[in-house]
Amino acid sequence: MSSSSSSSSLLSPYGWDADWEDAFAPYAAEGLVPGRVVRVDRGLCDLVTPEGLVRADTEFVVPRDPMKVVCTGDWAAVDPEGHDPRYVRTLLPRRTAFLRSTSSKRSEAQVLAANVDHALIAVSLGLDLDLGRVERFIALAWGSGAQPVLVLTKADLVPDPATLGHLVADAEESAPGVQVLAVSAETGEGLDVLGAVLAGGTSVLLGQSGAGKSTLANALRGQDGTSAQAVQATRDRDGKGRHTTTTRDLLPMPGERGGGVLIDTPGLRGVGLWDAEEGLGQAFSEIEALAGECRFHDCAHETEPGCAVLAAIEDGSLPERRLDSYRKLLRENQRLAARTDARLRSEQKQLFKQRSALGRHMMERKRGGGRHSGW
Ligand SMILES: Nc1nc2c(ncn2[C@@H]2O[C@H](COP(=O)(O)OP(=O)(O)OP(=O)(O)O)[C@@H](O)[C@H]2O)c(=O)[nH]1
Ligand SMILES: [Zn+2]
Repeated sequence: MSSSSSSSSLLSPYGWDADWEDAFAPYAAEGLVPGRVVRVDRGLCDLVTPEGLVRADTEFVVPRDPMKVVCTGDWAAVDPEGHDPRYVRTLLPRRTAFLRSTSSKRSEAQVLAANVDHALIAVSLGLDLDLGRVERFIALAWGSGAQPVLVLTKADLVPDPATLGHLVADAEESAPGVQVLAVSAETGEGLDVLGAVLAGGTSVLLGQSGAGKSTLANALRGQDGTSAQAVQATRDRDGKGRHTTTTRDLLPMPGERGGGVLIDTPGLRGVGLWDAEEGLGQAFSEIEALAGECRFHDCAHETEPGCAVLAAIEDGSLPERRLDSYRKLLRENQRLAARTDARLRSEQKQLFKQRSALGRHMMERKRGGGRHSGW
C-alpha cells in the first residue's frame, strides 16, 4: 500500500522500522496513523506522523497504571486527519523503557522515555573519574533495557595520549560489555564513532550536570556551543489542523552522521531513584560469572573456602574496588527496593528479559545483514 511506504520514508528518521510497521499493521487497517511521541503535556502530546507534527489528546491512553502513561519515544496510533481533536488510540508495545520511582511516599513508578536502544553515559574527563558513579549509571542503563555506552567527554582536557589511554582502560575495567569512547566536542575527536553508534537507533543522554551533554548533543547535530538545542519539528504543510512547535525532547540526528534519534529530556539526565537490581548483575557481570565458580552456591565471598571471587582478587585479575563497589550498590539498591513498589520491579524485570531476547534478535539480524556497527 502506498500509504504504508510513505509512512516508512517519512518516519524512518524517527526510528520507524519493519518491526514497528508489523506491529502497527492492525491499526493501519483501521485507518489510523502512526506517530512517535516527541513531547508530552498535561493531557496532550505532540507526535511526528507522516502527516506532519500533530497534537493529540491522550485521554484514551491515560490508564490508571502509571507505567502505561504516554511518554517521549512511544510509538502510537492516532486518528487520521479531519478529526478535531485527534486522539491517541493506542500505544505500540514498548521495546525498552526508562523507569523511575517518584520520590513520593507512595513511591509510584514513572516512565521517562520509551523505546531507547542506547544509553549514552556522559562522564567528564575534566574531573577525576568517579568509577563508582560510572558503575551506578551503567547499572541503571542496563536495567532500562538499553545498551549502555560510556562516553568520556572533554577529551581535549587530557592532551597526553598515554594518560588518556589509562583513563579509558580504567573505565573499561569498570564497564564490562560496554563500549567506551573518548570524545571532544571542542576538537571533534570521537564524534564520528559516536555518530555511528547512534545511527539507526534511539539514544538517550545521561550524566551529571556539567558533563557536557548539551554541548555533545549540539556537536552531534552539527551545531556549535551550548545554545538552546530546540529544534523546529516537521512543518505544517497547509496551515490547517496541525501546528509547528519547537521540540527539544526527541531530536533526529543529521543524515550525514548516519541518522538516529536522540532523546534528551531533563528528567532523564541525572541519576534518579531507579531500582537497578536487574542492571547491577549485568554491570558486574565478571563478578557474577566468578560467583558461579564458587564452591558454595550461596557464597558471600568473605571467608568461604573455594571462593572464586576472592581467588580472583588474590591473583590480581579482579580489582578489589570492583567487589566493594558491587556490594555498596547492592546494599543501596536493597534499601531503595524496600521503598519501591513491587509493580515497578516486576515490570522492570519483564522489560529486562524482553530486552535480552530482543538484543539477541537484533544481533542475529545484524549478523545476517552483514552490517557491523563498529563495536
Ligand atoms: N574543554 C571542553 N569543554 C567542554 C566540552 N564539552 C562541554 N564543555 C564545557 O563543559 C561545560 C558544561 O557543558 P554542558 O554541555 O552545558 O553540560 P551538560 O551536561 O549539558 O550540563 P547540564 O545541562 O547541567 O546537565 C560547558 O562550560 C562547556 O563549554 C569539550 O569537549 N571540551
Ligand atoms: Zn565466593
